[in-house]
Amino acid sequence: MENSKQLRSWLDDMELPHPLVIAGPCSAETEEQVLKIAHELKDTDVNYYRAGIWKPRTRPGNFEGVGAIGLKWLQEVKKETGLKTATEVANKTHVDLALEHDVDLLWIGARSTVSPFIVQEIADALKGTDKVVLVKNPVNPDLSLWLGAVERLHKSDIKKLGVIHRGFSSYRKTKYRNIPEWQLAIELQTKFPDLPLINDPSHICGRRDMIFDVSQTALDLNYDGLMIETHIDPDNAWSDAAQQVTPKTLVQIMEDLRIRKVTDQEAEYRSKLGNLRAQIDVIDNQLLDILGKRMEVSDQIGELKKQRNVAVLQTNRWNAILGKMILEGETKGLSEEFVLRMFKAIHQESINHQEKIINA
Ligand SMILES: O=C(O)C(=O)C[C@]1(C(=O)O)C=C[C@@H](O)C=C1
Repeated sequence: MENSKQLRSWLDDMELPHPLVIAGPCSAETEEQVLKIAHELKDTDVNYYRAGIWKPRTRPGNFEGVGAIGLKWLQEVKKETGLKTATEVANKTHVDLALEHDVDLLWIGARSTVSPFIVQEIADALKGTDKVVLVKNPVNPDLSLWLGAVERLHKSDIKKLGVIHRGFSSYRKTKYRNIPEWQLAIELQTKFPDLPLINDPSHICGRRDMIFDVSQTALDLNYDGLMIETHIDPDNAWSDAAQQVTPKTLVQIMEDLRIRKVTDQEAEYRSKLGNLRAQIDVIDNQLLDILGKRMEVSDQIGELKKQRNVAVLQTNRWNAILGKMILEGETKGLSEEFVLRMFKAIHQESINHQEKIINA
């Protein structure tokens, strides 16, 4: 699959004055709940009304969705409010039922994206559809797997494609339910700048008080839209209660978010930016020079170790460097996370250099 302007034509054709908004409850619970939320979202920025019909839950015994009956409620939503509808599909039966009930946008969930078998089954069932199909990132931070799923759909002649970034599972406890790993979405944009990219702050955050900030970060990073779980009574929702917001809060979020332009042609902005970028170019070259020099010194240490038959990895020395650099970094406004990532990469390169020398 190649990047092409056509990838985003379904979105461009909508000519939206704001990012695409997909909102609605995590799960369809009752017909009354589904319709009530839809009516509250009717005259807002919301473009697609979402509701989970089949809910893949981490453990059995939780509410697993109302099933096909919920699709009739979505049809009613469309009839009463004019909102387009959206739901998750996880197998051929879901696809057939969703198409039968004229759901406008289907997405593949994170737990399905990890399985090429499931993705292929869904791609086959959707072959040639003119519905919008979005692929959530796989639960693990694997860009190839994510793009592989998009490619399977593309090969099935599905034209209206896009991706949803919902964050990644981690054993590590963080403030996020699913850590964003923004750099992965940036890499995806670099490879496919025209593939519509939607952020799902609800699943990244897992709690409603962080949704605004994550949404703003997404817009700062050029995302094309947001999918935000919305419920009339979030605390009593049958699934994902902590991360849903009320329709009123959603409207406020959309009002407060600052939508960024891709660029600006104004002369003074362009000239100042040009100057600063020239400085960055010089500094980037200096960084590479310095790193090259560091590796030359590391090569000399490698020679020494080879002569004395000493191991490449020296944990005491390495830990001392890390501790020192984290403190030093702090004084220069560099986060611990960044210093760690950067020095781990430098250390690995240094080890690779010495490995080559010691085993030559
Ligand atoms: O100090 C050493 O022994 C080195 O080989 C240098 C270096 C480094 O790049 O800083 C590389 C490998 C060791 O694990 C520790 C540090």
